[in-house]
Amino acid sequence: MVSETTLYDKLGGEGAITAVVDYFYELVLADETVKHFFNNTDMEKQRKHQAKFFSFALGGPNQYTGASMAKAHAGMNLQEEHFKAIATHLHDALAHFGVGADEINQVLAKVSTLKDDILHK
Ligand code: HEM
Repeated sequence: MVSETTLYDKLGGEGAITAVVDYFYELVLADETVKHFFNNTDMEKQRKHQAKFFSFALGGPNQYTGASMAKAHAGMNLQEEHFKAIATHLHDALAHFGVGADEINQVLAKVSTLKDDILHK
């Protein structure tokens, strides 16, 4: 049997994902261009959602039971620049934990496939 090492495994599994997500939100909430979107968000809940979501997006176990991406971002009218800002913070958070450029690019490519579902909703 051929077993494939997922990005999720390479990054170090669930513990590592949680650490990346926590650091990612520190960057997001320090960014004047996007932090206002999270004014009324329960960040504790949001961190848990995101950690599960990223586990799924990176090929780990799928424990994500949240809303669809279009539904989760409905009414925000998010633009390209917001997506770019979030993607940059994700890049920086992964780099902070020593993830290599190739892996980071794979993660960002995967996240980019969600762009149409997230923007202009
Ligand atoms: C880059 C890709 C993105 C992914 C993978 C993503 C993922 C998610 C997930 C999983 C949730 C939780 C859904 C739920 O509660 O069921 C969520 C909610 C949210 N996202 Fe995103 N998101 C992305 C981009 C963005 C961008 C660009 C913004 C704004 C700058 C944003 C702002 C928010 C906010 C404010 C909420 C919480 C809404 C609430 O308070 O209920 N997201 N997102």
